[in-house]
Amino acid sequence: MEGKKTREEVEKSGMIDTWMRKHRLIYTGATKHPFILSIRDGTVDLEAFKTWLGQDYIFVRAFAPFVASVLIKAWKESDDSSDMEVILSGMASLNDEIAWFKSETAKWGVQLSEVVPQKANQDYCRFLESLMSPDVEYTVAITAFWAIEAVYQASFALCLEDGSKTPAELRETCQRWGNDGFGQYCNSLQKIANRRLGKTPDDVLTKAEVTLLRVLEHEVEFWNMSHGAA
Ligand SMILES: Cc1ncc(CNC=O)c(N)n1
Repeated sequence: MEGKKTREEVEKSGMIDTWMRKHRLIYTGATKHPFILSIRDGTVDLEAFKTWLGQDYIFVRAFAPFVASVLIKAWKESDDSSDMEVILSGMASLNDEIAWFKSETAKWGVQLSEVVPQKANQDYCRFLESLMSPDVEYTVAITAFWAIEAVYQASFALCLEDGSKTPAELRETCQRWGNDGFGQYCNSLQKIANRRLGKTPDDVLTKAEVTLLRVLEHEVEFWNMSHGAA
C-alpha cells in the first residue's frame, strides 16, 4: 500500500515531480490541449493560430515585468546567487521573443495595434500582476515561473516529436519553446523551485501548490481562446 510520503522522502525526489504526479490530469490538460494536438496532427485552423499569436504577444508583454519581479525576489531572498543568472537569461530571451512576435504577426497579417485582449488573457495577466506583489514569497513566484515556462516547453516539444505532422510554417514557432535549450532552461528553473520548496514552511508550500494549480488552469483557459475566436 502506498502511504503518504514523509517530508524527507518528498525532498529527495523533488516536490515538483510529486505535484506533477498528484495533478497529472490538469497538467496533461495544459500540455496536451486540443489546440496543440491540432498543430501536431496538422489539422490546425490557421485562424485559431493567428488568434493565439496576437493574444500571446499581449501576454508576453505582461510576462516580462513578472519575470523582473521574480528577479527582484531572487536578489533579495535567494540563498544561491546562480538563481539570478538563470532568471536573467530568461528575461534576455524575452527581448528576442517580443521582436519575434512582431515579425511573426506581420508575416501572418495580424495587426498588433488591433488585437484586443480576451477575457482569459486579461484574467491571466491580472493573476501575474498579483504574483508581482512583494508579499508573494520568492518560492511561490519561482514555482509559478517554472510552471508557466514548462507548459509551453512540453506543449511545443510535442509538436516536434518524431511522427508529428506539424505544418512547415508552424515549425519555427514550435522550435521557439520546444527546443532543447529551452528544455534545459526549464530544468534549471525546476531545480531552483525544488530546492526552495524542499526547505520552505508548510504554509508557503501550500501557497505554492495552489499557485501552481492556478497557473495550469490559466494555461488551459489561454489555449481555449483559440477555439471560440476564429
Ligand atoms: C500563455 C503563455 N504561457 C507561457 C508562455 C511561455 N513563456 C514565455 O514566452 C507564453 N508565451 N504564453
